[in-house]
Amino acid sequence: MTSYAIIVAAGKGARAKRDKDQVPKQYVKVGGKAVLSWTLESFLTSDHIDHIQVVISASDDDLYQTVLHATQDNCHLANLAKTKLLPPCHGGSTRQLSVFAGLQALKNARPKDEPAEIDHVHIHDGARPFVNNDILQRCEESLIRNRACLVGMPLSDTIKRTNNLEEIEVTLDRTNLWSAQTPQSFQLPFILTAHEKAHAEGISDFTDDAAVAEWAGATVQMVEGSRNNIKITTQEDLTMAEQTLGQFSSALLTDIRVGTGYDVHAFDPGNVCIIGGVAIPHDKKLKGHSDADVGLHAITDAILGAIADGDIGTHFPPSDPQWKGAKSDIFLKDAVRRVNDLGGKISNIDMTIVCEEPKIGPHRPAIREAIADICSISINRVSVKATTSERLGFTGRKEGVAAIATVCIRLPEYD
Ligand SMILES: Nc1ccn([C@@H]2O[C@H](COP(=O)(O)OP(=O)(O)OP(=O)(O)O)[C@@H](O)[C@H]2O)c(=O)n1
Ligand SMILES: C[C@](O)(CO)[C@H](O)COP(=O)(O)O
Repeated sequence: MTSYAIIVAAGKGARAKRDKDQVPKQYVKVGGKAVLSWTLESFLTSDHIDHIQVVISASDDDLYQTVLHATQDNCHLANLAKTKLLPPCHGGSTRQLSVFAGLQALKNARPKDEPAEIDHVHIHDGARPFVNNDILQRCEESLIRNRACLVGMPLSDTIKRTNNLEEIEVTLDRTNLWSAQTPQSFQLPFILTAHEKAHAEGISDFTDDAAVAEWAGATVQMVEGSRNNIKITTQEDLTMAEQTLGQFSSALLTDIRVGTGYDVHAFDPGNVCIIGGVAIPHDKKLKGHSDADVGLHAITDAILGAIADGDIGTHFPPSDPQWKGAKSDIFLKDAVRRVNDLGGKISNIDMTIVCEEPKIGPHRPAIREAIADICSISINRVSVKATTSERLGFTGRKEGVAAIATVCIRLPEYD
């Protein structure tokens, strides 16, 4: 089964424009990044999405390139984009026509020899930057039982209907009333056929895909969304998004922290050493409870040190059998998550590996890339150095490998 996403971003954003020269809302920067970049990032990093089709306006090709460039700044996102992101396609004059264009592009892009029946598609507004992996997971779970679902929220305000003079005609019963959000998720062949049928009949003004599915006769299941999953529609929404996402803006990260980490692992008979996330062929291995990646352990401890949150053993006790043979990127990712939870960012990592063997130099680019990828930072923020200890001490006697790391982290000023 392959899960596709279509992100529609071909609208003009007229209701959000302050003046006619302002870029469409999906390209307005909030919290230092375009609205569409935040949306795209949620889909790139979601483990529920395999491929992403973005639908843009033909007049926004250059603006979309700036979104792609921003993705390239982050090694982790750049790698995800390489495997997940399909070339963009051009949308139409209504949202429905843009989704139709996205579905046609997917139809052409997906492998013809694989059955489409089992594929899923999540259709999402580029202008909804607060979507997250939990919401996508709920959609995926719903598609196990349903061919069509959409996220939404039960209405919580009292609902009035007015006449054209904005005078109340009636107070409606809000029981069973929901506001529709996106993603709206479907078994791919079903929604493809439904959109093709609507298109063939000249209908182009359904405001969402659930309406297309209802029109085609499907039962559409409601899935719980989130009050935060708003669509940026007006200037006020952009201001609110800036307030929420702006807290991640680097300008506010003025609390500079530094941490150091040090680790040692001894050699055992073997044929590969894992160092800095890279498997280095050698006639020995490093001995340890996990994969004994001395480099990632030193960096993990440096990060935990900078945020004063214990050390690797506090969070992953070597006495716990579940970490036996574990890949050390789990530990490092957890430390990075702790930084993110504090609203912080890693500025740079500098690691030195001390050993007579194996030779680190040839593997240095791969190690830098692996660390940047695990930490979701640009490779030019990662330095890896190596030295021997001039045949002195345990590293000099080729008994093992040591690593020392220094990390600088910026946190929001909070005390
Ligand atoms: N022809 C269109 C119209 C809308 N959309 C996308 O559909 C989503 C939701 O639409 P909406 O909020 O109505 O966006 P706009 O049409 O851009 O807004 P407005 O009506 O204010 O111009 C947005 O991500 C928008 O870019 C699209 O891809 N193609
Ligand atoms: C699809 C949608 O986001 C569901 O709420 C919405 O209908 C699209 O935006 P529009 O303002 O209705 O065009």
